[in-house]
Amino acid sequence: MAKILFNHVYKRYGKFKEVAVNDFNLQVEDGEFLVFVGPSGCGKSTTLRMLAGLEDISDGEIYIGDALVNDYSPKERDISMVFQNYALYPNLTVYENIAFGLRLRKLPKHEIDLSVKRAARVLEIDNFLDRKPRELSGGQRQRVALGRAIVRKPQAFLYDEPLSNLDARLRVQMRAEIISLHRKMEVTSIYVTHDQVEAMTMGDRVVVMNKGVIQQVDTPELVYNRPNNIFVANFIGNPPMNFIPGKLLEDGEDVDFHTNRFALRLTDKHAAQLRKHQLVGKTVILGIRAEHMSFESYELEQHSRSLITGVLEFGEFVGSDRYYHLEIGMDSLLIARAHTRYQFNNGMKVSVALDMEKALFYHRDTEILLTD
Ligand SMILES: Nc1ncnc2c1ncn2[C@@H]1O[C@H](COP(=O)(O)OP(=O)(O)OP(=O)(O)O)[C@@H](O)[C@H]1O
Repeated sequence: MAKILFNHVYKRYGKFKEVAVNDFNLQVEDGEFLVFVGPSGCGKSTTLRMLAGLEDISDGEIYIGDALVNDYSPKERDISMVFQNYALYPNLTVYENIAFGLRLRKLPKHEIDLSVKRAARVLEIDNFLDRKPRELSGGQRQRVALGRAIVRKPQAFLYDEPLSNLDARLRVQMRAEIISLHRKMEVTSIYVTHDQVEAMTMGDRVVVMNKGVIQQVDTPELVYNRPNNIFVANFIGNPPMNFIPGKLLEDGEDVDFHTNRFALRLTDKHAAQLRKHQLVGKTVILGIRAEHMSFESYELEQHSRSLITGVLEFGEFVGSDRYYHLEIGMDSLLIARAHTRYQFNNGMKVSVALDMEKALFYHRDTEILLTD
C-alpha cells in the first residue's frame, strides 16, 4: 500500500508528438479509491498504463510510495491491474490463472494454494477452480480477473474499465463487490471508466479528464454540486445541468439576470460574488440542475422573481420522477424534474420556479465557475 504521485506527467504520441496526457499532477492518498472519468480518448487509460509501466512517460515523474518509478519495470512497481477484456490465459484453469502471478514470484506451493483458495472463496468462484475461462460466463470471468488481482496485496490496484463488458445488472453487483473488497483490503486503487454513474458511486474522489487535461478532482458530491467548469457540469449528472446565458443588470441594491424572455433576481450572495468579479453589465452563463427547477404551485408565489415560463415539449418517465423538456424560446431546451404525482401534458404552457440559491454562474468565455 502506498500513496501515488504524478508530477507534471506528459504523454506525447507519434511523429507529430500529439499530446494525449497534458501536465498531469495528482496525489492519490494511501488506501484511497480514486476514479478517472472522462469521454473516450481523454487520456485516462494512457495515464493508468504509464503508472503501471506499460507505457513510457514522455515527461515528468511518477512516484509510488517514496520511490521514483519512471525507470522501474511493471513487475518492480508491484501493482495489480484488472482489464476490461479480463486478459485471462485461455489454456489455464481458473486456479492456474489466479495462481499465475504468485508462481512468477516463486512463492512456496502451499502459500500459493492458500492464497488462491482464499481469493476464490471471497469472490465465490471456488466451485469453478478446475474450469477453463471459456466455460465461464462474463461475470464469472471478470471475477477470476479480480481474483488474480486480489490474490496478493500489492502497492496498488489499477482497474481499466473492468465492468464494460457486463450487463447492467451484473455491473451494479460487481461495483458493490469491488468497493466491498476495497474496504477490506484498503489498498490504494485507481479505477478508470467513461461511465459517470460508476465514477460517482465508487470513488472516494473523482478525477474528471478531458483532452488529456484534468478538469476537476473532488468528491462525487462536489463534482456534482459545484462543477468547476461547463465541461464537468455537462459530463457529470444525468440529465446534464441546464445552461442559460444572460446579462447581469443592476436594480438599486439588487442584481438581476436578464434574458430577452425573462428576468431573475439574484441572491445577495451571488450578487456580491458577481460584483466582485466585475461582471455586472456583462453576460454570464447561469447553470442549474433539473431538480432545482420546480413546478409546484405554492412555490411559485414565494419565488415570483425566480419564475420562467415556457412550453412543455415532452416528459421522460424515470420511475418516481419525470423529466420535462421545456421550450423557453431560446436555442436549447431546459430540463426540469417533477414527481410523477404531478401530471403535465405536452404542449402545456407552464411556469417553473428556479431555486436561485442553487444556481451557479460560469464565465461566458472561460466557462469556469465563478466562486467567492
Ligand atoms: N499507441 C498510441 N499511438 C498513438 N496515439 C495513441 C496511442 N494510444 C492512445 N493514443 C491516443 O491518445 C489519446 C488518449 O487515449 P486513451 O486510450 O488514454 O484514452 P481513454 O480516455 O482511455 O479512452 P477510451 O475510454 O476510449 O479507452 C487518444 O487520442 C488516443 O487516440
